[in-house]
Amino acid sequence: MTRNVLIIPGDGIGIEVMAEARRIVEWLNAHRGTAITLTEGEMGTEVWRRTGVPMSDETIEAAKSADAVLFGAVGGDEIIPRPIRRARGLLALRRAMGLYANLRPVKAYEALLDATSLKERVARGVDLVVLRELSSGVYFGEPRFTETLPSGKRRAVDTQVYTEEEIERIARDAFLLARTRRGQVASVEKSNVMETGRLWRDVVTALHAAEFQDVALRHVLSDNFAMQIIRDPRQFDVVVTDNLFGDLLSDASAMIAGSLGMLPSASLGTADASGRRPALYEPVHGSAPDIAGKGIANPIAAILSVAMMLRHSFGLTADAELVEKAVEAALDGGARTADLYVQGGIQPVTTAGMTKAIMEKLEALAV
Ligand SMILES: NC(=O)c1ccc[n+]([C@@H]2O[C@H](COP(=O)([O-])OP(=O)(O)OC[C@H]3O[C@@H](n4cnc5c(N)ncnc54)[C@H](O)[C@@H]3O)[C@@H](O)[C@H]2O)c1
Ligand SMILES: CC(C)[C@H](C(=O)O)[C@@H](O)C(=O)O
Ligand SMILES: [Mg+2]
Repeated sequence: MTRNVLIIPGDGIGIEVMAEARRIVEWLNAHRGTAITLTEGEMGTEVWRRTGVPMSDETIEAAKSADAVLFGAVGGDEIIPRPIRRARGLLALRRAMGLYANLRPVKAYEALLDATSLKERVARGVDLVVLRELSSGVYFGEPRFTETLPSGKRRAVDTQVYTEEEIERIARDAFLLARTRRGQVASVEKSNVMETGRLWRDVVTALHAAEFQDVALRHVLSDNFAMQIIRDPRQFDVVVTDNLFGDLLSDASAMIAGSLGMLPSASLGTADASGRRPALYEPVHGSAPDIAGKGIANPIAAILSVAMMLRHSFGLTADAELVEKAVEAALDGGARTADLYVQGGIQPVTTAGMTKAIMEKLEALAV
């Protein structure tokens, strides 16, 4: 059995961290028989310069037919004309693949408690998942436009739209996920102000009453949540929220782990008749133009995204755990990229150096 994975490095540090993800996959193929075939796909600014579009039809088709996609990051692509970028960028790929459920786990590693911006006693033991709705909301709502008014001043419009079906679909995933964890869901919206927030709360409440009373449900207004996640993040298990709030709140939560370079993600769609879910795995971070080309990006978010792929797309739980344990062991052993707080006197490792430390632990743990 071969597992076909399309790897799309993208731009900036996306290229750098995907090279490390590839090394991990190759190690797993050689030592664990994971039989993953990597085919490279292109997306990003360079592709646009060369071809006039940032992502070709072939790449979209290859992504749809692959067993999973590993994605680095795109960015710096703001120079690409907006209509082309919208039609052929990352959002278009998520839409084309039907990826509505974005899992963003946040974990406080014991070894990184000096890297988090929270107090150790607040961050210690945090283990939560932000489940972000990924295919609707203000990212895709119509109308969206910028117009020039008679006054000569411009006016811009974005539209937040959610249907009951979209809310129920992501809420069901949240409750099912909670059943495999600590049985708690926090649903985050702004129902005191927004129509979509009101509908969100109604639909989540009704689904909970009808099918998931064994799961503890809390509704948290998004502004309060932004405070609570910093005050006491351990109170959360599964956090389900919309596309925009999920984007913001997961980046903020990254500092519980110690760096945006630590957060992996899985984006999943609806299972087909054979049970296969369309899936794309990517670090939560972007192309980081401020550090691109320096060889200092943290590859852990990308490597943990490989672990998520092993678990969610291929059911290779033992291999996923092996990768996660190797990451933890490398951190325990003192490996730190520059984004993680480096204690006086300790030299940070490079991107490749972090992967080397992780691969040494893989070798040691696999025997
Ligand atoms: N999924 C994606 O492809 C994705 C996600 C977020 C942002 N972006 C794009 O990336 C570009 C840059 O955006 P930004 O700077 O606001 O966000 P960013 O996530 O690229 O970087 C934010 C900050 O975190 C740091 N950082 C991020 N990842 C890191 C890593 N692995 N190791 C060490 N440090 C890391 C960066 O150096 C930067 O200081 C923009 O064009 C944006 O649209 C793409
Ligand atoms: C690059 C951008 C479109 C993207 C998003 O907002 O979804 C990114 O921030 C993310 O979190 O994956
Ligand atoms: Mg984001």
